[in-house]
Amino acid sequence: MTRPVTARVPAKVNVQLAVGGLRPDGFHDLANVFLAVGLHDEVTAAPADTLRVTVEGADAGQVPLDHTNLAARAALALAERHGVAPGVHLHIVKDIPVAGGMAGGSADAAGALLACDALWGTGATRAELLEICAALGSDVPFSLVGGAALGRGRGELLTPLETGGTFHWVFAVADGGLSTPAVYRECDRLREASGAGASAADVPDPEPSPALLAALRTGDATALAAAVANDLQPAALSLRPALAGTLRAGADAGALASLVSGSGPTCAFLAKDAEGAQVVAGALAASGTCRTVRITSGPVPGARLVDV
Ligand SMILES: C[C@@](CO)(OP(=O)(O)O)[C@H](O)COP(=O)(O)OP(=O)(O)OC[C@H]1O[C@@H](n2ccc(N)nc2=O)[C@H](O)[C@@H]1O
Ligand SMILES: Nc1ncnc2c1ncn2[C@@H]1O[C@H](COP(=O)(O)OP(=O)(O)O)[C@@H](O)[C@H]1O
Repeated sequence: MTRPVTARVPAKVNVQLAVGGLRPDGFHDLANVFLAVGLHDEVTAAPADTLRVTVEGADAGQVPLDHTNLAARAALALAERHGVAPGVHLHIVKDIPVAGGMAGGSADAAGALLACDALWGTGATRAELLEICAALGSDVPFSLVGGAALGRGRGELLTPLETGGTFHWVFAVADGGLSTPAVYRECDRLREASGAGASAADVPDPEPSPALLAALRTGDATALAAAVANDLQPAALSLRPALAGTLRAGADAGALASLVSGSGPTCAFLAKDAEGAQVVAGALAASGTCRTVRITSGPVPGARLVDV
């Protein structure tokens, strides 16, 4: 194909993130319940002689443009597997906060894979795409799949979940990001410091909450709010104590649940309905405890090619 191809890919929030002990390979086993939400990045793949990445959007300056960019790594992985030259200009329109615990880099990787597959006519199967995604990062398969899903292993082994309705969310975006490996390390440090230990032998196997899965299935926001949990939240708060003020501001404004999104520092607030989300967003914006406030809902579909 010689025409540019664009993929649209959603952000995620982890409604449950149960973290097991540290594995010998440096990862943690998870019970990671993902929900795709309606903040999107767009990745456009256009023919070019060499691999080049450009980024636009408010956080563009924080995104690497070299071959460490996850979208570039995805294009290289697909090209290598299919023996094609990785000539492509990847342009990312970034709306997902960078290093915010919303899987923006993973979204760009999944989008680049879909867009390059169409541009180059490599015809990769869904299973092949999922395999490349898992090699790129634990969260990347979910960016491709979207909706709601349980991630086991390090988060890459997905089982789609049924959802019975739309959940309304407010996201409070912080100034600056948090490093995912640093947050996992802090989680281990806190577990060691508490005397409980941080290895796989010390920490119970992470399991999804039956009440949470039932709340997703029935679309019951109040029940979901009672069941959300993030084992990385104490670590994110330890590294960024100011997030406690953000969580409090959303809770005081009537959010059904207030939690750190994944490794943070974005904070996620579950509202009763669209009107409730407006109220929570207004209060957060006025609170001065975050940089930007976004209102959205989920589940939404995963990475898709779009006509632009
Ligand atoms: C925490 C989560 C929750 O969904 O996402 P974010 O909130 O950062 O977006 C994920 O587990 C992040 O997944 P992802 O960002 O793809 O991580 P990866 O590139 O696979 O791994 C980066 C590093 O995070 C740590 N890591 C990641 C996944 C995992 N199950 N255990 C880990 O200990 C390891 O130190 C690893 O080297
Ligand atoms: N396409 C990309 N978009 C954003 N960050 C990227 C990308 N490629 C590589 N990165 C790097 O990955 C880090 C984590 O970014 P991101 O995926 O947005 O956050 P998180 O892992 O918290 O969801 C960033 O600090 C950045 O250096």
